[in-house]
Amino acid sequence: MSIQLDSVSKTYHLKGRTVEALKPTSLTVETGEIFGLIGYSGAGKSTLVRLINLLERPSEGTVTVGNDVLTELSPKDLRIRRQKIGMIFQQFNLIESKTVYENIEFVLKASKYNKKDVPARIKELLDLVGLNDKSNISAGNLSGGQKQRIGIARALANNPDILLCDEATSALDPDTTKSILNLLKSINRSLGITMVVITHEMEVIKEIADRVGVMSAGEIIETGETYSVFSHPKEEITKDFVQEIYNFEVPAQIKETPENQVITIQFLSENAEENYLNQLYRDFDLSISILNGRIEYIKEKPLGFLMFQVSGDTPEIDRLKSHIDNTHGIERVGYIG
Ligand SMILES: Nc1ncnc2c1ncn2[C@@H]1O[C@H](COP(=O)(O)OP(=O)(O)OP(=O)(O)O)[C@@H](O)[C@H]1O
Repeated sequence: MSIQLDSVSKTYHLKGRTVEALKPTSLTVETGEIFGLIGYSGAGKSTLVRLINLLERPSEGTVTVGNDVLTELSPKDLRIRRQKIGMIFQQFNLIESKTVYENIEFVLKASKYNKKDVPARIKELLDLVGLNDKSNISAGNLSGGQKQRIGIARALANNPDILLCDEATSALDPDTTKSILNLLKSINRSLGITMVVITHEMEVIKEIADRVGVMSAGEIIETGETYSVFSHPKEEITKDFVQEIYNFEVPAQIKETPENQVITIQFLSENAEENYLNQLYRDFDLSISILNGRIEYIKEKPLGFLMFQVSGDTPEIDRLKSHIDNTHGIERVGYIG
């Protein structure tokens, strides 16, 4: 189901001052899409995601999910509609003293799920998140990754058509993060659930998001297909996020001069670097030494960066640069390093 925000904004009024947490924002998330929202702390991500299910009411604008204009529903209708919008949180929001079974049962009871179908539904959900052997264990005794699996099972209990994920992996180690993201991806594929994933980590975006929006100071400043935002970031903040992933720095010992330059290039296809470098060694009368290189898979599509130092005559370096600029699938980038 699609999500549509039309000129939605949120202003908080605190003692004597106002905070514009979200400036007027319009956004459409398509049915079945995983939309990632990234931004630094305070950018307005949580505010935006909480406006989608009206956990926060917008100061202005309308929120539409499928054919329902949520901002126009009565409190009762909204309560019912919300059962079809699942949400998972950084801190899992489980009742720690209750068992896994009871935690899921709680959600089903609250939505008045047919009583006799509850045990089968809980089994189905535990199978889906891979924890059917943990039914009688207290939630407090689970690992972080297991807790989030139960958080996901709870969020899916009422067959939602939308799942909102608020920093869902931020409390988890990298391996557990990967396994939770894989679970979310497979749920997205198998159930066709539309997802909005908010995070401050580009690692999460690159694994899971079909499209990404970059937030800063209460605005979405850049959006696009995840691969194209990674390969051609426009805004400085977006470039910083990409740089964070590749983590390249020019070594302090290198003093750049016209005869000694550092060049960073990106490859838009797989395994191209080795051949390309051989070609550069062969065709240019320059000394070339590699400083850093890395390939990342952005939504399973490779994007490689290579940083190298070239030394020699300036005209020859210029010839090399123009050769790079005329090679398909390879680009010089200025913001890495
Ligand atoms: N209930 C509230 N009352 C007043 N100000 C708020 C409230 N909630 C959020 N804000 C303010 O709105 C701005 C955006 O906050 P928000 O939590 O949406 O950002 P965020 O990008 O999710 O950051 P974080 O990852 O740190 O939660 C911040 O300046 C924050 O202080």
